[in-house]
Amino acid sequence: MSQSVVVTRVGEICLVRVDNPPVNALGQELRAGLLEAFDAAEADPAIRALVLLCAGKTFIAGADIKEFGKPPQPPLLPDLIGRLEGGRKPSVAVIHGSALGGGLELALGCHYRIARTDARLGLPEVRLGLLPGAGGTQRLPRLAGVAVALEMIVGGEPISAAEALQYGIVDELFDGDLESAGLAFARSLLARNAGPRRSGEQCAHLDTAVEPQALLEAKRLEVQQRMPGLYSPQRCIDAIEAAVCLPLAEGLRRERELFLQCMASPQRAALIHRFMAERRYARQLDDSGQVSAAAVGQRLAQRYRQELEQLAAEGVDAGQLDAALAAFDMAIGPLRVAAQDCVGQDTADNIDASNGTLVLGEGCLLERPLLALINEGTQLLAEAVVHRPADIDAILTKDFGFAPQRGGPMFCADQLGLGRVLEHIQYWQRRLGEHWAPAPLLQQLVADGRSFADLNGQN
Ligand SMILES: C/C=C/C(=O)SCCNC(=O)CCNC(=O)[C@H](O)C(C)(C)COP(=O)(O)OP(=O)(O)OC[C@H]1O[C@@H](n2cnc3c(N)ncnc32)[C@H](O)[C@@H]1OP(=O)(O)O
Repeated sequence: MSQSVVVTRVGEICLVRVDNPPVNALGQELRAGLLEAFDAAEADPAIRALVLLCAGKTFIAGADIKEFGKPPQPPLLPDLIGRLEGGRKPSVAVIHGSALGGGLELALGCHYRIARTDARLGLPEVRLGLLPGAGGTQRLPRLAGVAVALEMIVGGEPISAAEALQYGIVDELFDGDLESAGLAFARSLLARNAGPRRSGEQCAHLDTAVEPQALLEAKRLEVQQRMPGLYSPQRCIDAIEAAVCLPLAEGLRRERELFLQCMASPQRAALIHRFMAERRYARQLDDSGQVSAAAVGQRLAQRYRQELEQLAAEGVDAGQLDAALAAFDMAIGPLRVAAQDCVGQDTADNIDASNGTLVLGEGCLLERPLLALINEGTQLLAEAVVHRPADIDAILTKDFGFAPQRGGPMFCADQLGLGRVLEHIQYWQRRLGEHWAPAPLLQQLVADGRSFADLNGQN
């Protein structure tokens, strides 16, 4: 049995306790341990109910983000949840802290859910460029209705335990000890002979098919207007639409397809890089860190603007420049010169459709501003103003208008290849002078065949 799953028996009830610090993320070893525990409880004639709860400060906070981008190892989360939901003995999830992403999806696979009053429940995958890919887009609308599902899945914001109760996502709230609450709820189920109640078989909220279609269309429009550059929100809506239109098994297949499309998108890699970068950077921040973040951001913004002004002085049309920034999803902020209307300008040719990176070259208006950021960022690293390339990405995507779904300039540099970045910087050095001299650290990294990701890993 996996070390991250502890199974105990209390009379006729099997307690399955997850213990995988820091946030009980659903990595392969935990999934395997849970599958073994669920199968054993199902096969044991002395067991009549199962209670799933977690040790530490939180319920399961999601799939293990560190596994994304690697070949998936069985058991896959959708299969684990399918097995749990298909079980013949009633199962109860006892939620405290945060039930997020795959963690909430696992709880939805349980037949009943109770939550401590301070718990938060959410499906934040959209913020990582994904959609809930383990049944969340199919089970949540069946339990709570399309409007709630759209809000939670496309918005990505967690809800409180009280809201979850109101929407029918949990059955009861409690305060105090998790185990006692879970056992008491399971005993009450047994006392009234309550069997499994599968989320995937609920359909009260899907019966009125006209209204859901209107809600779906309204959300599509809203997403198109509010987040035009983002890939996964529209796929989230497509998946919820499948819950409205298709039987569960087909809806789950459609969700899987859409999930894999999001997983393969360059925005997913960038957003997960940014998530990790932001959390690591936040941990090292004290008051002086806040000050240095502002100083780093300002120095980079200044170099960036200088390059944009230089381009303007060379006669580049401001509207075209603005359209180039918009095509790279730059927000209006210190990194964007002007908020001009870019209708009618087409700079999408500067973006490689296969991987979303810039196509470097003289025709690419963003080449110089982006290379300037990368070179200056490398210099800041060499001066030890920041510890990791990812810190620069965290600072610029958080407060300086660099699009989160692009990951940050140092992430972009790795995507482009540091060798290519260096060649292009050297080209501009020959053309425009010594203020384009490549940072020595950049030259060193290229000579050693290393990347910024290597530096992130070692610090
Ligand atoms: C198909 C399914 C897909 C999915 O499930 S996608 C994942 C969905 N889940 C999430 O997006 C949750 C992300 N995590 C959080 O929002 C927060 O975390 C919490 C609210 C759970 C806890 O916040 P706090 O108490 O402030 O802790 P902290 O500093 O954010 O995290 C502690 C350490 O835990 C790592 N971590 C957090 N979530 C995950 C995860 N889902 N997979 C792997 N690691 C995770 C962090 O990076 C960090 O690690 P370090 O201490 O090494 O920096």
